[in-house]
Amino acid sequence: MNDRNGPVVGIVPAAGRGVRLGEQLPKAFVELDGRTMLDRSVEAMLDSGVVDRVVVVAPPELASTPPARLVGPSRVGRVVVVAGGAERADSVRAGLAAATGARFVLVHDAARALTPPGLFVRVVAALRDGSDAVIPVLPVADTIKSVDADGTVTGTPDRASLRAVQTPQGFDVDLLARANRDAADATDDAGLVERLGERVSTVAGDPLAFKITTPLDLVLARALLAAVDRSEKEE
Ligand SMILES: Nc1ccn([C@@H]2O[C@H](COP(=O)(O)OP(=O)(O)OP(=O)(O)O)[C@@H](O)[C@H]2O)c(=O)n1
Ligand SMILES: C[C@](O)(CO)[C@H](O)COP(=O)(O)O
Repeated sequence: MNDRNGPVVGIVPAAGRGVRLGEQLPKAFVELDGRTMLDRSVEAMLDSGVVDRVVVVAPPELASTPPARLVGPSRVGRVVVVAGGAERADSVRAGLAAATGARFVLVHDAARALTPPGLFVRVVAALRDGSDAVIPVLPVADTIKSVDADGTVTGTPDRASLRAVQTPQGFDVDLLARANRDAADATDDAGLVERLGERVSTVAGDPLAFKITTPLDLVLARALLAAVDRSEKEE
């Protein structure tokens, strides 16, 4: 058997507070057109057909919520819920501990609630083809500057070599466990793998996989869903 045919487990960090979004609820539980971001993210993962099971990493006070109250009925049997930690990397570590039997893991922000199933397919295909760490990326539209503590510009990196990074990020499960063990201050999981000196490869991202971070992102997500709804009614 090809070792790379093994199970894929999704880890969905959903334990953040959503301070920048500024809603009353933890962000993953905010609704978009009647369904939570978390439910939408789990559905997209499982509907992709390339993810076997999902570990939801919830805020500690919600971690004993039965899966049936977090995700739709057709997905309940393939979902477990565990408690997250103070930082995103702590939540990913908790998810990894529950990803038993995984050959590969896909770490996917609950906050990227409109991610199309095809993006999961691309990431898993790259893992099956031989990569041990894969991230979706998009070209950067703005010029990016580095600045010092006073806000004075210190440099302009060549935009051609820059990419905006999304999730799902896919990994050989043992590699991510090793990278995450002493999680330093990295803003994504691939950053921890890079620190080990291991290769991280890329696939094309998708603009719909944007992270719902601010109130403006929420307006955009809701408008996109309303537009889909209108066009479905016209058909
Ligand atoms: N301790 C944490 C922090 C974040 N996350 C999750 O990681 C994803 C990306 O994080 P982000 O968008 O920054 O969410 P928040 O941390 O909730 O946002 P904020 O920084 O505005 O509070 C989200 O799905 C969030 O729920 C997590 O599981 N555990
Ligand atoms: C992991 C991530 O979504 C990749 O872009 C991003 O780095 C998470 O950042 P956040 O500030 O924790 O939302």
